[in-house]
Amino acid sequence: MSASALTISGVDKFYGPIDRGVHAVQNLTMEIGKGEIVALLGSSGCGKTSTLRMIAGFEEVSRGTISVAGRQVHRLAPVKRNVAMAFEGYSLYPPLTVRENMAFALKAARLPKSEVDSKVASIAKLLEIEDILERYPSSISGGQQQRASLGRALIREADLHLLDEPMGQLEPQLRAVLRGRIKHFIKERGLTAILVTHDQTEANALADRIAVMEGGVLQQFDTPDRIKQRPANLFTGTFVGEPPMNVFEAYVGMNAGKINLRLPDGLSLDYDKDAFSAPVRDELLNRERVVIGVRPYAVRRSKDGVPATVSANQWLGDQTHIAADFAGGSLVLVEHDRTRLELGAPINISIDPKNLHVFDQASGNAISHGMELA
Ligand SMILES: Nc1ncnc2c1ncn2[C@@H]1O[C@H](COP(=O)(O)OP(=O)(O)OP(=O)(O)O)[C@@H](O)[C@H]1O
Repeated sequence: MSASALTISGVDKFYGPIDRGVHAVQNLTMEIGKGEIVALLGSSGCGKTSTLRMIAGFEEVSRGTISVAGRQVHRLAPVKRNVAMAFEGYSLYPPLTVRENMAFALKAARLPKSEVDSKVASIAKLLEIEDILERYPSSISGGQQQRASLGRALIREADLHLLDEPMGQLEPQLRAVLRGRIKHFIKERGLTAILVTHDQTEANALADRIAVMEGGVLQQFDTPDRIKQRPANLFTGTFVGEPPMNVFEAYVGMNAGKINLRLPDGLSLDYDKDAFSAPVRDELLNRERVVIGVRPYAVRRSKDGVPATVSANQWLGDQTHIAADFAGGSLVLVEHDRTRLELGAPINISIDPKNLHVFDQASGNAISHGMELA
C-alpha cells in the first residue's frame, strides 16, 4: 500500500460517560492508503457517521488515536486537520450563494480569482449544478443542496475528503452518472476519500475497499470482490450481496464415504470426500454443527438434487428470482432465463461445493469458502 492517508488506532466512541454511555464505535483500527476510496458501509446506527465525524473533528474520540497524513489530529480542531467534508445535512452557509459556498475555502486560501472561477465552473459542470450557482441554499431543492455540499468538499485540496451519504437525495439515474464522474475526478487527482453509505451498490461502484460495520464493530475491511467471495463472517455474508446469501444450519457427518451436511426436514447435502480440500474437510469433520451459506446465483436446479417447493417466482426483466421452501426455511435462487414454474411446483436443487461458504455455528466466523479455508 502507498503512504498512509489515515490511521485509526483502537478508537472508541461513547456518547455519554466512557464505558457507561452508548458505545457507538468499538476499538476501531484501520489504515487507508493515499489515493484510496473507502466506503464505510452498514445499516442505520452501526457507527459509520460517528466514525466519519471523529475523523473530521466534529465528535471527540473517547479512546484511541487518529492520524491524517502521518500527523496525529484527534485532539485538533476541525479546521486544523486539513480534511474536507460533505455533510449529509448539507450545512451550506445560508447567506451565501451556491457559487460563494463552493468558492469559500479557496478564497480563504487566497487563490487567484481566475483559478477559483475555473475550479467552481468545472465542478459545477461535473455535478450538473451550473444553472443554480447564483441561487441561495434556501431556494434550491434537497438534491441540489446535496450536490452543492459535495462540490464544496471536492473543490478543496485536502489530505482527506469525507463524504457522508453524498448522493442519498438524488434520483437513481443521476446518482449512477455522478458516481462514475466523481470516482474519475477523485482518481484523476489522486485524492483520498471516505464515504459513508448504507447502499451497497454505491459502495461497490465507488470504493476500492469497503469497511463493513455493524453494532459499532468493524466486521470486514476488504475489496468489494473479496467481501463477496470471502465474507469474514455471517454478518457480511448476508449483508453484502443481492439477493442475500441463503443460510442454513447443518449437522456435519460422514456416511458411506461421503461428507453429509444434514439439514432440517431430513434433508442432506452429500459430497464426495474429495470434493473438499484436505484442510477444509478436516475443519468440517472437526465440528458437529455449522452454518452453510450459498449465494442465490450459485444454487442450481438438477434432477438428482435435494427436493424443494416453489413458493414465489418473479421475472425481473433480465433474471428470474425463485423462492422455494427448503429445509424448514426459505431458499432463493436466481436464473438468467425466464423460468416458468407454478407456485407449489416441486424442484430439486444442488449446490456445488466450490460455492459453499461454511461458518462456525457459535461465533458466525467463516471457516471455509469453497475449496479454501477462510
Ligand atoms: N449525539 C448522540 N448522542 C447519543 N447517541 C448517539 C448520538 N449520535 C449517535 N448516537 C448513537 O450512536 C450509534 C451510532 O450512530 P451513528 O450515527 O454513528 O450510526 P450510522 O451508522 O451513521 O447511522 P445512520 O445511517 O442512521 O446515520 C447509534 O446507536 C446512535 O443512536
